[in-house]
Amino acid sequence: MLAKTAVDVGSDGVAVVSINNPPLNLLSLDVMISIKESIEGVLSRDDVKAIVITGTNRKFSGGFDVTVFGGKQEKKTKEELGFLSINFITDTLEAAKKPIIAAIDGPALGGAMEIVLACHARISTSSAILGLTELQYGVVPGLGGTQRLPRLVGLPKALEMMLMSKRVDGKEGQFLSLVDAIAPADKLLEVARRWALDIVEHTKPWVISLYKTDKLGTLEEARAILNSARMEVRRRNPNVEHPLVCIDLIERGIVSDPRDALWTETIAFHELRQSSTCKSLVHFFFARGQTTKISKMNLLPRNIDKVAVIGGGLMSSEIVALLLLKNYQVILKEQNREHLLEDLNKIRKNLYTHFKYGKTTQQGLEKALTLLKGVLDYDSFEDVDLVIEAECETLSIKQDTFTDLEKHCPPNCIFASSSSTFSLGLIGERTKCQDRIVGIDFFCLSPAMPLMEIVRTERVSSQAMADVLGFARKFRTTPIVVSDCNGQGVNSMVVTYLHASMLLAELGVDVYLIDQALKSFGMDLGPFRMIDMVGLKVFTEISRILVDRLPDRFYKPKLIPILQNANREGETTCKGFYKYDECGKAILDPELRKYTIKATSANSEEQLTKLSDTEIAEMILFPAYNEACRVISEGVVMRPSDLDVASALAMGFPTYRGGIHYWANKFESGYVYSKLKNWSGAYGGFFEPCEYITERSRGSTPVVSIHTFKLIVICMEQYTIGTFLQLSLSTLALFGSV
Ligand SMILES: C[C@H](O)CC(=O)SCCNC(=O)CCNC(=O)[C@H](O)C(C)(C)COP(=O)(O)OP(=O)(O)OC[C@H]1O[C@@H](n2cnc3c(N)ncnc32)[C@H](O)[C@@H]1OP(=O)(O)O
Repeated sequence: MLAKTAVDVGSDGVAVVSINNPPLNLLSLDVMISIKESIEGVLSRDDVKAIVITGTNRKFSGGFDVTVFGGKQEKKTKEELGFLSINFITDTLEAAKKPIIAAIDGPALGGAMEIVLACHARISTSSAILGLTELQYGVVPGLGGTQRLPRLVGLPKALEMMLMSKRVDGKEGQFLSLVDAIAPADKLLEVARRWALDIVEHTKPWVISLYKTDKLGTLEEARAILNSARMEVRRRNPNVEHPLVCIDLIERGIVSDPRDALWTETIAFHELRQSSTCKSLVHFFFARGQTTKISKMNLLPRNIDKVAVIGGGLMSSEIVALLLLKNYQVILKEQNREHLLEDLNKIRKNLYTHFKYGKTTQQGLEKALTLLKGVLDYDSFEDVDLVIEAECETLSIKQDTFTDLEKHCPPNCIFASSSSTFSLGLIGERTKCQDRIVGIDFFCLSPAMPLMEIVRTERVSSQAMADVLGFARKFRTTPIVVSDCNGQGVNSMVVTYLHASMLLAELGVDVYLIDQALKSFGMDLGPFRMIDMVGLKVFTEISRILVDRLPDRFYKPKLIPILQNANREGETTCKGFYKYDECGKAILDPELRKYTIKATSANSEEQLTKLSDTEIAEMILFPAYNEACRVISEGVVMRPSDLDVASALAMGFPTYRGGIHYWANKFESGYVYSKLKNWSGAYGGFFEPCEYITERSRGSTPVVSIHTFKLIVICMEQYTIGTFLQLSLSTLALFGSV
């Protein structure tokens, strides 16, 4: 078995203990025991004056392996619980009679950061990644982080870093006094060794973090800061407990004794790691990491610097503006001068809005404008890396464009269509470059566009997929890969969610009550506030395509035309479902009732008025889950967990519930079915449970669609065998076969 630490004692009397658990030097009980034994070993040697602790391969450590979190643990005695935090980190490492210095490059997160905090000084590279990220997994720091971080950086910063799982780099760490000195990677050990010897020679201070108090302020000040943090946590995350536990632990250490608080912390950590919140958040962490796992691991994405956009529709101007703000050179091609001028104007306005809302500076705005070029022909396409075709939905126009693109662009250029109507195979039918044709949807239904839906055909090459995934990452969006599905991917789940909200409002439920109920459930925004932010125009455009194609599956809201006639388009017109003041703050508008009553009276069905928050949330989220199940069983997405990620990023579904599929799958199989079936009887086919949910409620294995098998076959060509088997198993598990 590979040794989990390496020890090297130099002629200067400094021992270097390196954590050695590649690739990320993740921690486990074994690794911690190995570090403890190595440190005890060198502490007992007469030729060792000081110790430097670091990680092999330019990575300190990615913290504890979170795969072991969640689920029931065996009952532990107090001694067992305190073994790592008290016995090792506090009584062996921090209380050592020889100075121990942390030398940090790469990540030092979670438990690894807690080792670092207990060292007597910290030297890091400027790019090191430091943070206590435990709250991201539904637990609290379990190895003294709640006590030592506030004592090193002060309460406000420590709270921000812990409650938001915020990471800082080495440079910021130095500014915060978390890091004592910065060194280049190739000099890190040398500087750390010298620092250690300086402590031995009393020319540098020997700091014990646990008993520092100079950064804590008075008790009264500390209580005020902690209480305001509590209020903020209750406002933002009313349904989770662990952030409040974290604040209580910090307070306990300040008010009573930090060593006593270490015991409470270790017990709290072990309780929280068994919670369902922890399980859901760990599921979400891995689900998010999986979304990019689609092509051969060894393919590096090629650079995409210059992008051409063809057609300047409603969504294009926002996409072009975002590309420009991310420093891409963009060519916008239109069919005639009049359209081109109109589009360029829209883009300028869009950029200006970004500037107005502080999303870019004056300089950023000016630079963005220099990167944009409007054209009417293909003359400047000879060095573009990516073309995004966003023309009107006419097949012959798109086919002509792709034929022209093949002639005028370089042979590696990726061609992306944003069409939600035609299959990519049909659009590129007349070309010989189907291996470079993909679909891209920037997910305009979400105000922050945090997702990029990438449509993959059976013929697209692994390299082209790697390039587009690289582009998505550079664009700072999470890619969700879908099959060639005519726009029925993530959009259809989100549109169903918004349709269900509208339907409920048209059945008499107050719009603001709906938003409030969904917020209490944990959604970032209520659905109506979300539509206001996106704008009715964009919502109607996306919704119309789905309603036209699948009228039985989607709802045609009556409220929309009523609001559009009243010019209530959302934030852009300062009125939508809410009113907006000059600072853009949303205000409830009593006048809205006038319009909802019109839509309600157009509805002949039974009126709903007295629903609880839970009933409202279920009536809106179960239809969205129903649609997600259709999308999954049609083989549109690779894994159900992709829709968990999509639901969180696109709809604001709470990550502590794991994502929509993970959450709804936890109900008894018959529960969701019977609810949907009852609503379908009372309020129409929109609620009708899909085949997958129906089969599940009967306890039988739902049918796997031919598309899913197709998707698996595509993957066989692109995956390493191990990854392929893992994915196939998870796909089959979805259908209850394993
Ligand atoms: C007791 C303590 O208080 C509790 C704790 O320590 S909680 C844990 C704290 N640690 C973290 O939050 C680290 C999370 N990880 C990261 O941020 C990043 O992985 C990183 C910055 C460490 C490295 O990034 P990068 O080099 O891009 O590698 P990345 O692709 O993210 O990860 C590589 C693999 O390691 C896995 N991994 C990363 N950190 C992990 C962790 N802490 N536990 C389990 N698996 C982890 C990833 O899921 C990924 O798996 P895959 O290849 O099967 O998809």
